[in-house]
Amino acid sequence: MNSASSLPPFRLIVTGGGTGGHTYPALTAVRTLRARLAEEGRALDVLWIGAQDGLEARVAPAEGIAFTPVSTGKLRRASNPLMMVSPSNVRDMARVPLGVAQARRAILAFRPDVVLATGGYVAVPAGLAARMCRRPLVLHEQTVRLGLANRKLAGSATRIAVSSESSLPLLPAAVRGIAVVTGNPVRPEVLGGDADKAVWSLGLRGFDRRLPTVYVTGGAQGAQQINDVVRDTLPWLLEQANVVHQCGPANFDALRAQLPLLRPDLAARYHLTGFVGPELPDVLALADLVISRSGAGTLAELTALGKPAVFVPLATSAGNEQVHNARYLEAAGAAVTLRGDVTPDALRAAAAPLLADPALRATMSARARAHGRPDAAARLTDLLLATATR
Ligand SMILES: CC(=O)N[C@H]1[C@@H](OP(=O)(O)OP(=O)(O)OC[C@H]2O[C@@H](n3ccc(=O)[nH]c3=O)[C@H](O)[C@@H]2O)O[C@H](CO)[C@@H](O)[C@@H]1O
Repeated sequence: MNSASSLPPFRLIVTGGGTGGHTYPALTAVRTLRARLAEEGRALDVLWIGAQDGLEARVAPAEGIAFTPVSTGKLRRASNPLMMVSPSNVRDMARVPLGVAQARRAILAFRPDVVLATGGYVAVPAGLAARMCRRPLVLHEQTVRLGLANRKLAGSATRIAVSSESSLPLLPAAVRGIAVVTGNPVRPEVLGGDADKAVWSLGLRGFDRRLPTVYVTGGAQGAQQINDVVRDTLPWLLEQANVVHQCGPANFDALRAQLPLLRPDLAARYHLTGFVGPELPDVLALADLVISRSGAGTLAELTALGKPAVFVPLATSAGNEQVHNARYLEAAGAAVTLRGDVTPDALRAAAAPLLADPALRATMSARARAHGRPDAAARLTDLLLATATR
C-alpha cells in the first residue's frame, strides 16, 4: 500500500459565488486540488459555504460538493456615502452577523486545513468566520482591482491570489506582501470543446458552416444592453453569420416572442438561449467571434482559447473594472471595445471587419492567446497546499 494513502483527507472550505465570475474559479480550484491530491493517494473533503440564491447553490451539489447556505447581505456600492445608509443596505448589513455565526459553526464543525474565498458578497461572512476560527484564509481576486468583498476581507487574509501582475501595485500597501499572482482559473473542460458537438447537441441544423459563427453572451445573468443592441442588429448580423445568443434566463421569453419577426432563412441561423450550461465549451469552440461583457471570467476563457471579441463593458462595475479589462485586450490588438452609446451602428462598425476577414480574426486570436494563463488553476492549488495548516 502507498504510504501516502494513509494521510487523512485534505479538508477545504470554499466560499464565494453569486455570479459565474466568482463561482467557477472556486469550482476549478476544487477540481484541480482533488486531482493533485489523488496523484498522492490523498482524498479531498470539501464544503462550500454560499448563498441559497447564488449560482453556487446549484453548481456545488451538481459537483457532489457539500453545500451550507449562510445568510448574507448585498454590499452595494455608492458614490455618495450617505446613500450607503439606505433601508435595504441597513437590512442587508444586519444579515451579515447572522451569516458570520452560521459560517463559524460550519467551520468549527468541519475543521478545514484552509479556506478559499473567491469573492461575491457571500464570501464576507465565511471569510470573517475563518479569521475568528484562526483558519488560514486564501482570497482569490479575478479582477484587476480587489472587489468589494475581498476589500472587506483583505485584512483577515493569510494570502491573496490575484489574476495579473497589474493588480499588485493597486493592492492596499499593508497586504502587498501576502499577494501572489496565480491568474484566474478556467474550467479545464472549457478548453476542450468540440464545434461539431455544439451543432448536434443544440440542434443548430440551420447553421451555415461556410459562414462565421458569433457567440453573444452577457454573463450568467445576461445583459439587457447587449440583448437590445443585438436584437436591433440581428437581420444584418444573420446575413453574414450564424449567431448563438445567450441572453440570460430572465430575458429569454421577451426575446423569443420577437423571433417570428425574423425572415425564416435568417431565423434558421439564430439560436437563442437563456443560459449555456455543459455545452459551453462546444459553443466556444464553434465561435469565430464573441460579442460580450468583459467580466474577468469571460476574459480568462477567451484569452485561454484565443477568441477575437467585441466587448460591451458593464460601465458601472466597481472602478469601471470591465472597461479596464476590455481596453487592456483592445490595446493588445486582441479585441475591439464599444465606447459611448452602444448603438446598432456602433456594433455593426465594430463587427463588420472581423466578420469579413478570417485573417484578421486569426491575428487577433493569436494576440488574445498570448494573454491567457492556462496554468492558473495549478498555481492557485500550489498556494492552497502551501498555506494549509497540516
Ligand atoms: C455584473 C458583475 O458584477 N460582473 C462581475 C462578475 O462577472 P460575471 O460573473 O457576470 O461574469 P464573468 O465574465 O466573470 O463570468 C461569467 C462566467 O459564466 C460563464 N457562463 C456565462 C453565461 C452562460 O450562459 N454560461 C456560462 O457558463 C462564463 O463562461 C464565465 O465563466 O464577476 C466578475 C469576476 O469577479 C467581474 O469581473 C464582473 O465585473
